[in-house]
Amino acid sequence: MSSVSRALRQSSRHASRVVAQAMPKAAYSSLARAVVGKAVPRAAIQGVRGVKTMDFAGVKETVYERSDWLLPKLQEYFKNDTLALIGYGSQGHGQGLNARDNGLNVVIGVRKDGESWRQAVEDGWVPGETLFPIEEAIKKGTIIMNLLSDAAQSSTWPTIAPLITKGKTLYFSHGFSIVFKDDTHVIPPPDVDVILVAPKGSGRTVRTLFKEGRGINSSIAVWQDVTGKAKERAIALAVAVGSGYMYDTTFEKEVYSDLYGERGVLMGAIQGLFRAQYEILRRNGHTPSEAFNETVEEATQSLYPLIGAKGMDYMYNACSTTARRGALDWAPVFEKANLPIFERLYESVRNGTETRKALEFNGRKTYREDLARELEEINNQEIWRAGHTVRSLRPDYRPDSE
Ligand SMILES: NC(=O)C1=CN([C@@H]2O[C@H](COP(=O)(O)OP(=O)(O)OC[C@H]3O[C@@H](n4cnc5c(N)ncnc54)[C@H](OP(=O)(O)O)[C@@H]3O)[C@@H](O)[C@H]2O)C=CC1
Ligand SMILES: CC[C@](O)(C(C)=O)C(=O)O
Ligand SMILES: [Mg+2]
Ligand SMILES: [Mg+2]
Repeated sequence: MSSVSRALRQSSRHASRVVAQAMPKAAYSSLARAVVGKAVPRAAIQGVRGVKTMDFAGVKETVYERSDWLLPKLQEYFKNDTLALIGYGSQGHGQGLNARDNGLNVVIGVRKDGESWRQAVEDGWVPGETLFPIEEAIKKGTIIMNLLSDAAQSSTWPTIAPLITKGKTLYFSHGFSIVFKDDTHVIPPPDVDVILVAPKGSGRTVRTLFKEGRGINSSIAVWQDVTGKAKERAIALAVAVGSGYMYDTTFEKEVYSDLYGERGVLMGAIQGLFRAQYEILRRNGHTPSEAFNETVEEATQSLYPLIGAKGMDYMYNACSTTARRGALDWAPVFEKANLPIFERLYESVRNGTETRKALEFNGRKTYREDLARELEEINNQEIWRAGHTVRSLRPDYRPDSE
């Protein structure tokens, strides 16, 4: 046995990190296949040194990391488990493929012959082997990962609840169904562990970061711990589906912050702000390309990545002193104007208004078409039509990519 394969077999953290980083991809894959017996993505065994308690702006928090769960340990831990992943939207796709690439036993459960069924087949899940109707998949699973839409988690609950039998683990990626139980009527049986792994990013990013050898940040929580192992299972599952670092939360805190954030700066607020800024530029005679470049293109292509990379002050310092002066003056104006809106939004989340709207809208049989119609309206707004043309001039633009 070569020293490299000995190092990999021993699963020494340092050695496997060095192996993963030093070897050409093809050589690494075939070595890993030979040693572990399955395809082992390089991503799965890379890691950084252990971090447990960290100081976040003066508050000590615990962080769990992937490097404590190198692939052989992960595979050993789940060797007697079948992950039944129910639902194949954005998260089902990302989490399912990552867990499969990590060499775990995964089956997918979705409505037969629906859109998700078609997408799962396209991703290589095999009907009758790894792809089943929902109830069948749940029967096969020891870990039931409920990744149906939040509305469908509620409407299907009466059918699937009796199948979640003693000893199984019930997993969610959102606190929604459990926390808003008065509206969703999702009340888990008392004899199963109930855990949460909520990736803090789109399922598409869960997948791309994994393939790049990185991992998404995820929040983890325990609702019900029957075995005494619920937390450990949550951490291991978070790693299995492609998380890099895991942060403690509760089901309540996760669902409140998540519904708030996506309606706020992550999606709703930014869409509203972009549109308002663009509109005033247009009213003042600026061309569509100028209004788009000054609102969206510069934000997403130049300035926001700087904030992401090194923080707000770094972005400021990369801009002119003129810009810095003006933005410093206007930031508090926007903050003050928006604070009451964010207060109203948080309350609408907390009191369940947002939940009830989501359940009603996404519970419709026509939910896909209804959402698609509204998104098409956005796509047809002048700002986004202008954006399409601006993007088409990028050197890496491909006509089939939009
Ligand atoms: N999207 C994301 O990136 C994130 C999502 N989450 C959470 O993960 C979970 C899954 O979200 P996401 O991946 O976005 O999925 P979606 O919300 O897009 O839900 C899609 C899945 O739900 C199924 N579905 C919808 N209605 C029904 C129904 N009536 N009966 C049976 N199946 C139905 C769809 O199947 P079909 O094709 O047959 O309609 C599809 O498989 C949610 O709890 C969400 O809040 C957490 C973090 C990020
Ligand atoms: C920001 C939207 C999100 O909460 C997410 C990708 O994290 C979602 O529900 O999809
Ligand atoms: Mg969300
Ligand atoms: Mg989210």
